[in-house]
Amino acid sequence: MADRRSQLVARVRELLAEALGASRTRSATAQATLATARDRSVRVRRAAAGVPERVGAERDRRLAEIDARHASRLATLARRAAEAATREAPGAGSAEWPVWRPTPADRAEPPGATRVGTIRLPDAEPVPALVSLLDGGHVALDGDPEGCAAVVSALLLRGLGRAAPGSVRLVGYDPDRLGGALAGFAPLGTAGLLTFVGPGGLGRLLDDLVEQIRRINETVLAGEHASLRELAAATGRRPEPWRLAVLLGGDELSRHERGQLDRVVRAGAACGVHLIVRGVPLPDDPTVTRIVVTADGARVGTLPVHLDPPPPAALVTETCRQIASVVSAGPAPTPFTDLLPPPEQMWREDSATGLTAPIGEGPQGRPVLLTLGDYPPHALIGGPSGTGKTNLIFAWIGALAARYSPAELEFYLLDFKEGVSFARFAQGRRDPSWLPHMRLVGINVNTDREFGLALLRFLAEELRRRADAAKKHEVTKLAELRAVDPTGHWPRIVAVVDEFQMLLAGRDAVAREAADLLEDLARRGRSQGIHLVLASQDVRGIEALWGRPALVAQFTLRIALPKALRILAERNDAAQSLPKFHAVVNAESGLPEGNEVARIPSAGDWETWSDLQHRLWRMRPAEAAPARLFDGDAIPRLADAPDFRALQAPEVGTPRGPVALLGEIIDVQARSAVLRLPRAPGRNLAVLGTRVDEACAVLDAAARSLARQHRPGSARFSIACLDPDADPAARALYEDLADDAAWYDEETVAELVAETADGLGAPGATGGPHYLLLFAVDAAAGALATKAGPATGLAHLRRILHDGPERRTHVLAWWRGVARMRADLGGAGARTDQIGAWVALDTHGGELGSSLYPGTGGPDWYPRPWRGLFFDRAVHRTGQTIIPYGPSR
Ligand SMILES: Nc1ncnc2c1ncn2[C@@H]1O[C@H](COP(=O)(O)OP(=O)(O)OP(=O)(O)O)[C@@H](O)[C@H]1O
Repeated sequence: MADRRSQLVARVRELLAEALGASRTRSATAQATLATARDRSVRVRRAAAGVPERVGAERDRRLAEIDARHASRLATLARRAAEAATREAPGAGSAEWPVWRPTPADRAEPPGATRVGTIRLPDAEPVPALVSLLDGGHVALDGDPEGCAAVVSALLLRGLGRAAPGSVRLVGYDPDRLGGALAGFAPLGTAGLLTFVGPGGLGRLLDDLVEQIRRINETVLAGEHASLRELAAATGRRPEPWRLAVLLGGDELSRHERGQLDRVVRAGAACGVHLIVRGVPLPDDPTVTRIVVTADGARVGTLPVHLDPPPPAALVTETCRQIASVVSAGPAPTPFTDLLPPPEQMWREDSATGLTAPIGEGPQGRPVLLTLGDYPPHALIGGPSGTGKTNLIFAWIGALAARYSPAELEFYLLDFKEGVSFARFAQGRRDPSWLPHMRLVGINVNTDREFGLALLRFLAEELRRRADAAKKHEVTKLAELRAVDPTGHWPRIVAVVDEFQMLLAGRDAVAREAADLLEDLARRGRSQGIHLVLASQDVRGIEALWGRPALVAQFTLRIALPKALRILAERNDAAQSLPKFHAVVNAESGLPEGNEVARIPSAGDWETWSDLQHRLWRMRPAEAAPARLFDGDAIPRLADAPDFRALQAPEVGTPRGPVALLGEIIDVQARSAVLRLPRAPGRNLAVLGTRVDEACAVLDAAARSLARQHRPGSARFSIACLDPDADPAARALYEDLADDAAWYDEETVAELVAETADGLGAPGATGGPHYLLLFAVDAAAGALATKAGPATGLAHLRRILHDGPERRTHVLAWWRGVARMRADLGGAGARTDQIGAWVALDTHGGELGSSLYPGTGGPDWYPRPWRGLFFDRAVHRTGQTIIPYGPSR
């Protein structure tokens, strides 16, 4: 028992010891853990104590960085906004007053927005605050009167400065005299650009604005454009002014007035009708900008804005005065470029059925068109001197030439008035360009009606050629001919004759033939694409035509310049009230219902014209040749004459039928008058008249052209000069012909004729060619009257004239009068057969009758300087006017 008890105690002690050991171990572990934790806690606490300091520094750094970035971004954005605003409101739309000046927008360019003040941002440059007025909308002001007045005058001045003078019209309605702002604009009133409506006039003013909007919508925009701004961008034309109505207070609006105001607000901006109002309630609309002015600033819409100061009063009045003076000086002509298609569209039109081109701007800004075709086929232009006919012809030619290529259209132009302005169509010394459509330009032809006749004959021949071709293809009209002969060259031809009455003046053969040809061309040209455009400043010119009703009836297109008489129908006096640089265009033979008024652009000045001509010239086909320029004041040169250049000597022997060129024929082509000198009786030439220079020129050209056909040493040229005045010319010829020429004078001329006559031998004998060039041969009458051998010199001369040509011996002699020649030939009754050809200078037609010219009374020849009448009885039925070639050196 005791054992058991002691065993039990031992066991308990053991257990207790075990338990104590375990708890001691646990306690130690816990102690260690606690110590570690404490240690960590201390470290953590220590670490934690350093954190806020570092985080704060980082945060501050980041905040400073964000601030800096923000400020720089804001400055950039503000700068960009300011730049964008300046682009939106260029020039006068936003310039500061000290540097402000008008900068009108181009017509296709929108005028842009208008600055009223600035939006201020801290630490950034101010950004302009813009409102949209011209082509944009309306402005409704409220608040401080003075501030509102400043905004009104700034808006008006900036608007005026962005538009061409005269293209902004102001209407003021200020019954309570609220707006001193308008006072400075008073100078515009003198040019009708500012009007005031009195108290009670608001209704009428609004009615008028609504009416303008309706009219512009119907007739100007006409469904083709949504707004004037679009029309201007598309066409480059701005046919209507901007209308700015400034409405400052007044009585409450009536229902009608409110309705009209609503209409203007809704539809005005598209038609260039704008409102600036104060004290007049405007309906809400996206086009309305509201500005509220308070003592310490303003709000534009919802933005706070610092308003600009008003423009200086002196700037307002001076600008308005200048605009008024420009406008009072007359409307700026519409630019010539308005008549032209864009460059990429040039030469795209087809002329098969006709030629259509604008000539100017109608009252609604629409182009007024001129057409030449089957109907109307021909045009008559009239207007007193200085009213712009020449300019109109330039404008019309330019508008046509830009649309139709030279394969579609050719021009022939003849100017009977003095001046050279049309010469620029041909190639010149100063400007190598020419108008590729122009085939012929005749200037200074007022004394050379033959040139007009030559042109008409040429056109008549072309008409015949076309009619023949049409007949061959069994068609009647040009359009059909072109369809069946697509590879043929059938351009429409427009022949313009300025001061055409000169051609019909006089009762001579030229006038008669010209009128007959004109009538034929006018009647039959229509279907063959030959169109006549006749212009005249002289009512007598028109009356000359009136004598031929059949001719006049064909000219259904009439163009009357201001104060033109008798161009339009009798009771149609529309031309009498035309303003400067306008024309009545009428395709109904001048009947009043056909009237269309056009403002004609300025086209004739050198720069305007040459821009177009150079462009078209560069487009010319490779094979294009310049127009022939015939200048009646110019003296042609033999060396330049195509016929002279074509002459050449045969390889061997002598030419069978040598020719002498005597001068230039007045003709469409630069041709020479040719005298054939075959071995046949009568092949001699007499030059008749007292004019030394012209006589020498004719003999000189004849001799030089003959010499060109003979090889050196194969022909004899015997030059006898009996007038000292002719000496220089004759000697120059003698020297140039060198070894082929021999010189004779009064002393030796008798020997020449005696020797020549003796050498002729029998009719069949053939010597080498021998040309006797006798200058003022009548002066040798004394020397030739005496006997040289068995006969007198005169008898020898007569024998040479008679028998020489068949033996290649030809006399080319100048007699200073018909009577003197007859005396040398054997007296008044002597035959003149041996003078087969002659050139008359200052010898009147009457003297050339009886045996020198067919019929009685002689030719219609009125001598004039540097012209001759050439008649060769072997080939001519009538005389041919020639222009002697100028001195060869
Ligand atoms: N539409 C126009 N716009 C501006 N200026 C023009 C216009 N038409 C003509 N002019 C100018 O008027 C002047 C006279 O014009 P133009 O020579 O065309 O008249 P004209 O009737 O042919 O006169 P004339 O018969 O005396 O030659 C010229 O200086 C010309 O530049």
